Amino acid sequence: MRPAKDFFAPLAVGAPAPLREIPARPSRAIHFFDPSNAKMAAKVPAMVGTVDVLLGNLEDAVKADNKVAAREGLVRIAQETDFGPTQLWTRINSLDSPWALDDLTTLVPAIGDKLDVVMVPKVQGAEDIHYVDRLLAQLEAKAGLQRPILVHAILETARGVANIEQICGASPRMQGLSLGPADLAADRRMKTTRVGGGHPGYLVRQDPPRGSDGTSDVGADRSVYQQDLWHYTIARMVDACAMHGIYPYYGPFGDIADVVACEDQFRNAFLLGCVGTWTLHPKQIDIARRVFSPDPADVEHAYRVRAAMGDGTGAVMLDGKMEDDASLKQCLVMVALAEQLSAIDPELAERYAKAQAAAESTEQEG
Ligand SMILES: CC(=O)SCCNC(=O)CCNC(=O)[C@H](O)C(C)(C)COP(=O)(O)OP(=O)(O)OC[C@H]1O[C@@H](n2cnc3c(N)ncnc32)[C@H](O)[C@@H]1OP(=O)(O)O
Ligand SMILES: CC(=O)C(=O)O
Ligand SMILES: [Mg+2]
Repeated sequence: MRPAKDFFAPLAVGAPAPLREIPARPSRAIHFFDPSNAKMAAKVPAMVGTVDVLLGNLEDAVKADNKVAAREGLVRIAQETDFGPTQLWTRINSLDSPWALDDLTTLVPAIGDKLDVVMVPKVQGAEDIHYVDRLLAQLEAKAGLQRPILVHAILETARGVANIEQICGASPRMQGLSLGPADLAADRRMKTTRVGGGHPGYLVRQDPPRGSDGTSDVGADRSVYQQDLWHYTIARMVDACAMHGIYPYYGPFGDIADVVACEDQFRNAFLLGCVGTWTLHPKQIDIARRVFSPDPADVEHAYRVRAAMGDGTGAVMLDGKMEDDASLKQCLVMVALAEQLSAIDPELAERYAKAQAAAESTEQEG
């Protein structure tokens, strides 16, 4: 185990110093593209500014025969594109594949200055992060990079879920976690064949009505409530990430046509504490941007509570509800997110500024 005094020391001579704090950069939509798919790749430059993160995927969904073309395509796209405020991430191949080493030894020297985050799939434990951490430091030192590349782990094995806290705390490079519902379902032997989302069989049924003789009428019509298969895992991710000061994300929603259920799944993740999601198809981008940006009405309420709470202590009544130090903290989370998003999104900036003005005028009237 690395002693605390060495935790922030670079792992190779000449590598950039690790960050002390992971920046809260907006990353509502992490948009996946296959750099070996010419049609998809051609769309990337025009997508700059429309998503918070563009991610060149090298792993699953890229055919084995195209692995080298995808890696080289990503290098070319990164070198030719000005990403402006949009982050560039990649998902490398899994560490037990024959491609992962070449992914890192090719990408870091060629485009390490443009790569913000390396997403590592199928992370099983801290040992996987330690391997990538040291290798990145060596490659960064060799390439003379000035800032460290961050690491994001996909949670897609039962062992990874069991080791979640150790994974999050394995390196100061750790930026966040995403849910990998397809591989995770397979590894756990869950019986869903879907890529994320719910399942109609995973439900809770209303109790049967009772007859006058006290017996239950189990044949009566009863409401059923579909439950979220991913609630447990996402909740664990949120806690582990919050504990380590890093960021949790929902992952893929494979039913591209079902934009309604996609929005529901994204919103559940947002409400539980995730900061963003993956988008696999252009159809999902607007959904992700909308869901992971707080509603202006919630932002207005948050500003009102902040104004009403004065020095932040005590309790007040607002619209018939009690607000106190703790609910103020909830509101400050909302305000902080609105302010981060305002800095990169002029349309949201205008909506949130109106929300703040409305909150302040209500406060003055009150
Ligand atoms: C479990 C996991 O690991 S999830 C992560 C791995 N999976 C992925 O990354 C999948 C990424 N997405 C895709 O491969 C594709 O979107 C698919 C296969 C799901 C659907 O592709 P298509 O059948 O081509 O979709 P569709 O015909 O609706 O595409 C419409 C247009 O959007 C383009 N498009 C589709 N997906 C993307 C994308 N991710 N990025 C940019 N453009 C895209 C298509 O090229 C097409 O362009 P055109 O209008 O010029 O012809
Ligand atoms: C996201 C991913 O890789 C999975 O669901 O398996
Ligand atoms: Mg997977």
